[in-house]
Amino acid sequence: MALYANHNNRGDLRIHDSLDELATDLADYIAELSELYMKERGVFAIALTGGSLISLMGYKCFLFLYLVPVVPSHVYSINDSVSAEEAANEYEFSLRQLVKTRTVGVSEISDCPKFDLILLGMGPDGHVASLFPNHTVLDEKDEWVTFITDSPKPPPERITFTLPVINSASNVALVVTGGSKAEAVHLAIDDLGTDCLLLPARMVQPTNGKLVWFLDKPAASKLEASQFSE
Ligand SMILES: O=C1O[C@H](COP(=O)(O)O)[C@@H](O)[C@H](O)[C@H]1O
Repeated sequence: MALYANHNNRGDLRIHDSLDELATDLADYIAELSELYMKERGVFAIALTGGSLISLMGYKCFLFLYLVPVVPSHVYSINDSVSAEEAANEYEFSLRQLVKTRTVGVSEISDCPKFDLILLGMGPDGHVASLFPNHTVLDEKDEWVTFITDSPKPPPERITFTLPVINSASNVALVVTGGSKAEAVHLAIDDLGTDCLLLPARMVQPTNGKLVWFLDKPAASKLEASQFSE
């Protein structure tokens, strides 16, 4: 059975007994948001990162994707046949076209794209997307999509959404599983003073949006959660 809680200002927590239960809940969550935004805007703009998130979503989410009309030309993947810099420029160009046509919304307080949902994973070091701890990429305020060539985790060359884009989304879901990430989950969520404020996962704070954590029990095992309701 899942535990649901709201943890201070760090968003909603959904803690699951099994990966299967988590994947079902995630699929339902995506389906609900999709229905909502299709009604409201006639379009649902979702961005997802790589890593274990994709396999975790597995057939449950992909079954859902088969049921909704996703036109292949509306799927924007990273061009990995060019340099990271070129790929980031290309991706940002495409994103700017999508914002112009309001396929992707626009933030009320900046010119940033406002995705209906951004799905993120997290590494054991607390990185999200390709925003790594102590990396200058965390300071990027002007670009929407940028690149790095010195990733501490292979591959060294990557492109990534910047924090302003992530934090402009209407909904951000952080999907984190496994005991190797428990410490980073604790640092990203619990109240620990100023020490962990620069952890990338902790810097995910949607300005006008909602943050939801999808965790399994091992990932949540170091949380100082006092009040969870079933
Ligand atoms: O490098 C990355 O790693 C994180 C975590 O990956 P996982 O396989 O441990 O889930 C991923 O969320 C991120 O998108 C990717 O850039």
